[in-house]
Amino acid sequence: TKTMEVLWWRPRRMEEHFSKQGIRGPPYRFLFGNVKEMVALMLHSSSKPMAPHNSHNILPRVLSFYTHWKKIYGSTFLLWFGPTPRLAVADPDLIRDILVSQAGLFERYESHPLVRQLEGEGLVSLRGEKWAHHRKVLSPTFHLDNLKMIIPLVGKTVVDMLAEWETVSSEEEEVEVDVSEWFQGVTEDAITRTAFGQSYDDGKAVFQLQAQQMVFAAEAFRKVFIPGYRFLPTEKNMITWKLDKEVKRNLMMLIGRRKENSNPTSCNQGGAKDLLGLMINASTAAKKRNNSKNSIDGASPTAEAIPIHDIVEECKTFFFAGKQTTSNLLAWTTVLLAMHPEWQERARDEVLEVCGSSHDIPTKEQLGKLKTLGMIINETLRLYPPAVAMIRRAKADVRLGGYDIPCGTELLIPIMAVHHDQRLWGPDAAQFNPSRFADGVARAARHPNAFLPFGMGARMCIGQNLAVLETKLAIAIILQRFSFRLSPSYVHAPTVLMLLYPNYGAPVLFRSLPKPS
Ligand code: HEM
Repeated sequence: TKTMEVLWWRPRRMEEHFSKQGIRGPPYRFLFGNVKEMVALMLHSSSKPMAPHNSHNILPRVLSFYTHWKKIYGSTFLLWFGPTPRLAVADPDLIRDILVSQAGLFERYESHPLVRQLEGEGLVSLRGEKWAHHRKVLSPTFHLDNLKMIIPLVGKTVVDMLAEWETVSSEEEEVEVDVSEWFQGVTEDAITRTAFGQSYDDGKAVFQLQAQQMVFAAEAFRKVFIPGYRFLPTEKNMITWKLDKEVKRNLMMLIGRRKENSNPTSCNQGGAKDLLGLMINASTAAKKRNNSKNSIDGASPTAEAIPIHDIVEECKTFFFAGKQTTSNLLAWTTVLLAMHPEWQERARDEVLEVCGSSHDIPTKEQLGKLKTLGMIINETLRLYPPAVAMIRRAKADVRLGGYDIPCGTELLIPIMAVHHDQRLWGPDAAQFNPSRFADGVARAARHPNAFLPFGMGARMCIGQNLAVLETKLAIAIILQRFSFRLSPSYVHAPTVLMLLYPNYGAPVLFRSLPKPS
């Protein structure tokens, strides 16, 4: 029957097809593929915290299924997600083919409907022309020159939040803070400034509503997925719909006010471009063009208006893609500096040298000169990449580095495995050694594409500059004011649940440094 064909015969033929090319993997099992074994391997490895306490050799724990099967079948192997074949590819040349040279033949994997509801139908999930249009409209927000506008504002948030610690800690006494929680306030602020600019307070209200929605969606995600469940008028769904309406209403008001208050052709707050302004602007420009009958410019792809629904979805996407990722990076950077006091000292010396010993918020120029801190952040992104893997799907039959990949095959790019590969990074791959980045990213490894915490190619992370800027800023401000070490209650247990996070939080002890006179 057709079911047997899909669930049994086709997977068996595929196995045969790959096996002939020398690609093997765990055998396909009826219906579930290798999912059960994967879950068992992951649960087993994450059941215990890591020993020794501060080992960075976290790959076997975090991607245990990958480490396990790689040992048996080699680094390019086939595994089964139900009846769908997924090819693990950790060779940087092949990865470059998938993400850059032959990117047109692969598409981003479509996430589960519930995850989609969480992440929004924005840049992350859009495809084709709509993606290209949005990416073009939104890119200017993330240019470093534009982002510098958020430094004083986000810096102030960090300083205000730190002031709370200063009241409890002193030069004699330490204060314990779970930084994995704490940094979420910082990243939320940064993303709100970037997205809404001058309309920060209104934007905050929108994001708070969206955060509530996410809590509901995340709860639903934990339950077994029932097709259509999302559309049933359950109590939770009613609340979600209400929140959805509320978000739209708020945004409509905000947009209306924006249009009234400012020159409609500018999205300015002193020259800075925010996401909302750019999206409104694209719409206004389009309307104008459409209204002017003699326009010969109608064919320009940027002339399309971005409807309110799409603006709402983009806001959701940026909140989803930009908040937790960056707060995880901030938390891991702090943990690593706490584990490696010699690097903490070096980073602090540099901050004091570049920014002076006053407590002024660092400027963009100063942040640009913090080379050691930049190296530390890169080394953190290498060892503890917040996004541990990426997935693509072949849109057609593809020839990839000598292999024939049938249409529909999924490709798993285990970012973290590439980052921990001794053949690429040398025998000290599992050590924290920021010096390896001293001559820049391209020279840090034996292959120029061995470092990809933000992906690669046209669909590379649009928020990369923001994430790094924010991290540099927050860590520099902390280094100016505090020394810190891990709390004895810290348990080293990096765990992946969509993103890489510390399973038991990241409690860190902070001690105030003598104040500048
Ligand atoms: C340390 C922080 C971050 C990490 C590690 C990270 C990682 C990534 C990765 C690996 C991708 C590519 C995924 C793929 O190709 O399948 C990506 C895409 C993306 N990221 Fe980030 N990200 C971070 C911060 C941010 C921030 C702050 C924002 C927004 C404000 C953001 C927005 C996006 C968007 C919109 C995309 C999709 C881009 C497109 O397809 O055109 N990210 N990110």
